[in-house]
Amino acid sequence: MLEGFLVKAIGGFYYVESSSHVIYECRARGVFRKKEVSPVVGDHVEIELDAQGKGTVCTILPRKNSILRPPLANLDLLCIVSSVCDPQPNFFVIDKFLAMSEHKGIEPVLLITKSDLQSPEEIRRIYRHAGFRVFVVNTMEDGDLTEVKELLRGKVCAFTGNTGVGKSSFLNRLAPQLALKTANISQKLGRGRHTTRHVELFRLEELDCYVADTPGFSTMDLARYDVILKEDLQYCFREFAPYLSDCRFTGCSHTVEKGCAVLKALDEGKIEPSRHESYKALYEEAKQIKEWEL
Ligand SMILES: Nc1nc2c(ncn2[C@@H]2O[C@H](COP(=O)(O)OP(=O)(O)OP(=O)(O)O)[C@@H](O)[C@H]2O)c(=O)[nH]1
Ligand SMILES: [Zn+2]
Repeated sequence: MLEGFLVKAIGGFYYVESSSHVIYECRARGVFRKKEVSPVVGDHVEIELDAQGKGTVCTILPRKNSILRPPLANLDLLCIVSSVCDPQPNFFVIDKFLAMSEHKGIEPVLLITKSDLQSPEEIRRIYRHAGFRVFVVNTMEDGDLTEVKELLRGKVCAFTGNTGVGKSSFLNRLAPQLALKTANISQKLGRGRHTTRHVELFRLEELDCYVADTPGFSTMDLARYDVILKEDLQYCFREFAPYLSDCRFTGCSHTVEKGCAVLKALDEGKIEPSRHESYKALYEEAKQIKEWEL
């Protein structure tokens, strides 16, 4: 029995890396299918090796967190990527990912790209004010590249963001050896995009970290992401925390109530209007979820 880290899953094969960075190709034991759990990338697993060196995943060790789309486990950091423009930042999408991260107990940070095209000041101000770490980069100059590298050191991290924001371009910059296909290249090759993507964690030796470039999503996909109950949503907006116990009514939804301390903080400029807008929209979404759908 050997313990390892699942770094890649493709077509029913699992690639498990040992502590000495040897990678074993494995199948999963049938019992997982019956139990409706299957190993996902990021899992710490135990494998058994046969005489030919082929492995079988026997045990999935307890996960500290997991996300569904793409399937990944044990993330230390979710790096939410947005460009200043082209495409325009979608605050609702960013806030939804931030909320999901908080809900799952994964530390979120914001990475702003394409700062060569437009000033990142406003978006940086909003998210710093809301209590997040914000990093700015572009492909022309370093920006906060060094800071991002330090942040990644020793961690397992996923990058997520709307299609075209520049995730692959940034990851290529971070680790040229990864040579992920950027839009330009795949167009040149005339390949359809999003066709051959699989889930994989890339090890960056220099930083002793693992990164996953998750396929770009369109806002349409978002509705199918993990759901947050409306009662839990308030705890997924970190800047609301100082006010939650001061609302006049217990069970306050922080959307319309008189005597709501969150709304008061919003009026006083302590909470960003766009953040509260996203909260209200997510609250409405959460209200639509019926118990039986969970
Ligand atoms: N001006 C400018 N263009 C950039 C920057 N970063 C990326 N781009 C361009 O934006 C386009 C999309 O970049 P990608 O890196 O493929 O974006 P992605 O987020 O990986 O997209 P998906 O693979 O669809 O998720 C490409 O044409 C890049 O050349 C930047 O900092 N500045
Ligand atoms: Zn309230």
